[in-house]
Amino acid sequence: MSHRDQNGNIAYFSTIARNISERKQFEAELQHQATHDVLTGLANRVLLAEQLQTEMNRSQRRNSVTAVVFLDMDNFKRVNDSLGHGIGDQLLQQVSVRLGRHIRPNDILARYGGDEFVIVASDLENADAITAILDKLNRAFEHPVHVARQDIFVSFSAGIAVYPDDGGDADTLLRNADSAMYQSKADGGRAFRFYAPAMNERQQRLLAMESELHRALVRNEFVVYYQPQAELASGQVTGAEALIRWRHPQRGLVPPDEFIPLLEETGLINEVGLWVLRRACLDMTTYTQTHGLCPRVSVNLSARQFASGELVQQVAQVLEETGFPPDRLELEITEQILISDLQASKAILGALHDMGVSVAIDDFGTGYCSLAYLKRLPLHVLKVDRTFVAGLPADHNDLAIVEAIILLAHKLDLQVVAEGVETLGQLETLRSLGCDMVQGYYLGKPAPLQALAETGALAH
Ligand SMILES: Nc1nc2c(ncn2[C@@H]2O[C@@H]3COP(=O)(O)O[C@H]4[C@@H](O)[C@H](n5cnc6c(=O)[nH]c(N)nc65)O[C@@H]4COP(=O)(O)O[C@H]3[C@H]2O)c(=O)[nH]1
Repeated sequence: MSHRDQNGNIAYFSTIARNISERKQFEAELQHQATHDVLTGLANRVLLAEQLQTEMNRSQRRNSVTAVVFLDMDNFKRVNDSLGHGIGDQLLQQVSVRLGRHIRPNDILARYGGDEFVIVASDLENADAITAILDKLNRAFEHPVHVARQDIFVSFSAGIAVYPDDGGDADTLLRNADSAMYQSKADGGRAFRFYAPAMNERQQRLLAMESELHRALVRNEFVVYYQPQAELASGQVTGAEALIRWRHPQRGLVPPDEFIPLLEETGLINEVGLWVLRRACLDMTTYTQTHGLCPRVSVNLSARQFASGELVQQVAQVLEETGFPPDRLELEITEQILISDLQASKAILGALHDMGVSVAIDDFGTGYCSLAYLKRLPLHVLKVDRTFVAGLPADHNDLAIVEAIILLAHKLDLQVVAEGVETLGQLETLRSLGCDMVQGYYLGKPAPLQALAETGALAH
């Protein structure tokens, strides 16, 4: 539209001006959308890479250090799975606000994807200065995040790579911070790790092994062995522990300690663990059909399986599929798994208990389980770690510890299974201490079900 002055001459054109400013605004919006995350409003990967490069250039001029902190929320999947994606989204929004409040004004905060955030802290005197920032972040999340009337505790696995030592370009720095984060996650989360060059080498080795393990599952190379457990009062073998083995085409029978940590690290343990559970229930159902006796079987659970959010439903499904009676199934978890998220553990154990499945604490005595935890959780069995049994009957300390564990367990209505019983002397000592069940080479080594069945060891 044209605007004229008092003399009727055209003074200016407002339409063009407005059109230009609208277009500019539109372009700015497009630019913002392309460089920011819609959910949290934080910088996205594109902007992060650009800003990181700028900070690295500045660092180079000033001879200072820039740190890239890769943060991955622990247990976010569980929140999403159990409370729904809507709440998951709200949690991410709140977490991004809290992170933003606790970084320094000139630091960069970006959402990298899913539950991953990246902080770029520049102008640091040295790499150590970053630990102060991380401590602050840790303290910031000591209090739960309140979402939809729920208090959710948030923790992170963090990996740090610093410029110039750990990489000369944005891609390399981000990749190395990511591998350090991966290491921190593999070590159990809730921690931060600085990047070490050996990590990449290790990850390549892991990658090669991961595909081998994938193939092992598809090619049916895993097998389950069974180790008998006997009741001390009756002397009868009433159950067995299922223990996985890998029948490797070249390496022969590989023990679990050599591949379970890797399965854990790669996440494959969920699939393999479920396979073991199904195999054990199927084997025992078959055994029951041929022998008319239904032994109790205990199956180890890994931390990841326990925290997957799918465990209870998977157990219910396997029991239904195989027809194995729930009261003959026992699941073994370690103390660490139990206490890493007490609230969640309580809910899972409650659901298993309602289903009729028992839960045993494995390797008892080696972790940090306190009496208070034991009292509050629906548990059924304590398995005394074999390191204590090894010293029996001569070692007075081991004797005192085992005696105390048995007393404590019985006070709490828990059964006690002693692991690693290798001699008659150990067996007799355990009997005199009132232990309920024993397991170990003295009774029998882990063996294929067939071998156990043939010896007639599994009797009810
Ligand atoms: N020295 C000695 N050792 C004895 C004796 N009696 C039994 N053992 C060994 O002690 C381990 C007992 O299993 P665990 O503590 O649950 O420890 C298990 C368990 O934590 C893990 N594992 C085995 N199978 C599975 C599985 O299916 N899933 C998961 N998540 N972990 C598994 O691997 C660990 C090692 O398993 P294995 O090599 O089969 O080792 C087994 C067994 O062979 C004894 O008298 N003396």
